[in-house]
Amino acid sequence: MYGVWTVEQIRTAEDRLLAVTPDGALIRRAAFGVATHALALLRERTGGVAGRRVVLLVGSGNNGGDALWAGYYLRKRSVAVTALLLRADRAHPEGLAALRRAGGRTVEVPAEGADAEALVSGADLVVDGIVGLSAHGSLRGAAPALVAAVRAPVLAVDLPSGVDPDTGAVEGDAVRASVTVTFGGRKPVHVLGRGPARCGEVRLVDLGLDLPEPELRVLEAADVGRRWRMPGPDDDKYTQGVTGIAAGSSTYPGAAVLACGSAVRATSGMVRYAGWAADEVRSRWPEVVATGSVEDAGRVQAWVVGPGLGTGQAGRDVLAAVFDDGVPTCVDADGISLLAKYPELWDRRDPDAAVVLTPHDREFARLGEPLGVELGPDRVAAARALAARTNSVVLLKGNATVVADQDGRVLVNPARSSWLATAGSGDVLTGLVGSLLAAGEDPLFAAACASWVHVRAGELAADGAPISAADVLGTIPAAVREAVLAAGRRPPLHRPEGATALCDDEPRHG
Ligand SMILES: NC(=O)C1=CN([C@@H]2O[C@H](COP(=O)(O)OP(=O)(O)OC[C@H]3O[C@@H](n4cnc5c(N)ncnc54)[C@H](OP(=O)(O)O)[C@@H]3O)[C@@H](O)[C@H]2O)[C@@H](O)CC1
Ligand SMILES: Nc1ncnc2c1ncn2[C@@H]1O[C@H](COP(=O)(O)OP(=O)(O)O)[C@@H](O)[C@H]1O
Ligand SMILES: [K+]
Repeated sequence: MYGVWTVEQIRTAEDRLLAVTPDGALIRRAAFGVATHALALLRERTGGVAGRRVVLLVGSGNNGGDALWAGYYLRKRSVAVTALLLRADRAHPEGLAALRRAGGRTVEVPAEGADAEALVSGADLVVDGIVGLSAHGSLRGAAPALVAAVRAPVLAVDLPSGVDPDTGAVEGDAVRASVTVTFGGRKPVHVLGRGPARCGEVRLVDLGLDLPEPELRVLEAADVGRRWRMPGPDDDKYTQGVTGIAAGSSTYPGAAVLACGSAVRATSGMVRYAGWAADEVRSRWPEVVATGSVEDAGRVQAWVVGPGLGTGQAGRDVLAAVFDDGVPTCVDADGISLLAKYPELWDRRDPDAAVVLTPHDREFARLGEPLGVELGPDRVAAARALAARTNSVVLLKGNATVVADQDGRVLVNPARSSWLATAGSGDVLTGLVGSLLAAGEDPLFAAACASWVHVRAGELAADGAPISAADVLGTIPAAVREAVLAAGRRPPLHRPEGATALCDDEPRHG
């Protein structure tokens, strides 16, 4: 798990450190990190560093200062450095002097006697020091044309210019980097909105900041693996938590099949199905115990309700019956629309039973609007507000998934590809959330771990080509295995040939 700090948190910590650090030390520490990563990138892409052409795009603040100082260090390694000054009158004076001292070339934009765009397109590496933490809005002035002329990999200083530091939103022209070198701690731009797609690989340079509790957290494989419920010798099909799925209809039986399938693949316990698609579910998943109604389904430890259910009276009655059961519940898709349409359904909910809502943007708007919660560019604030307003965990879908609970805790899961944007993929996610709730997981972590496995299963299934939601079902076990192994746990019954060691959850004798 790693932390993510807001711009304000980072700035406060920087100010405290600046007050006790010699003048210019911090910016040189940051710039040295930029230069180190620039050299590695040059070596990787061109096979060397001496004589390679690096162009610095230099804006009016300390972000440009970082780039200029990095240029100074690159000159020490005989790199040919040209700085394009977008605001020559406001370029960082010490950085500028250092670069010139080391033999770097500086060109004012608009360029006199030099074609700035040609310089950019002829570079082996471009360093984006246009704007950093003080950014507001998209690129402006000469910057968009220069960025459009880039042919080489871009190393962004702190963040890709044009992307909002606190939300990752992109509203116009913005840099697309191969590598982003950031300082002190990751910021929201690195994990939210369009940020991850624009940042490329994010590398962290330690500045020695004393940071408070992070605003957001990101789960990694080992965090998921440590929490994943694995059966021990005393377990049977009931003790691991039975997942109930109330989904699908004669119009949408596929939603039921997919949600059941993901719960089957994610756990080794039992899955029960209740609804109009019992025949379809049975024929695809013979291990599911399927009945026609929630009332007849038998005991479950958690319900999934909503996918493919329809938004009419019949669907309303299913949701009411699920709430009457008083167990943790994941409400998705039509379930969310039903809550928006029949708000009195909330009264059927047992206030002590957790609810996880898993809306996409339109479902969020439908539910949030009457409650006074708007979905703006700040998706963390929106998810938090809806979670507080509904006393639920909210998993807001998207390229970066945001999970917030009623206490304000937020976990973010940035995707590294977009193959999951395929019909039925949300139904797979819902089944995963339900199975983790049934296993007794903390609802915030149930939602976030489900999202992690969903994203990883999607990556494994896609491997660079389009996938169907059913393909994602197939790679859920591989994603879980990866998480469990990353946590240093061995899946039960997995014993190397001839080994006598017992698995983690078995008692050890003598
Ligand atoms: N603090 C520290 O200890 C350390 C800080 N470090 C570094 O400092 C960076 C923050 O530097 P910073 O605060 O000087 O501002 P920075 O982001 O360079 O912006 C400068 C000016 O750009 C302008 N501008 C705004 N939007 C724009 C746009 N879309 N397109 C074009 N221009 C735009 C705006 O000017 P305005 O428009 O208001 O005239 C703004 O004032 C930080 O990201 C990190 O790299 C590291 O060295 C580590 C130590
Ligand atoms: N561009 C994207 N990149 C990565 N993941 C995405 C993207 N768009 C959607 N997803 C993910 O795909 C799933 C889609 O869910 P949903 O919209 O409910 O689809 P459906 O209703 O067809 O099942 C969510 O988990 C969401 O986070
Ligand atoms: K930048």
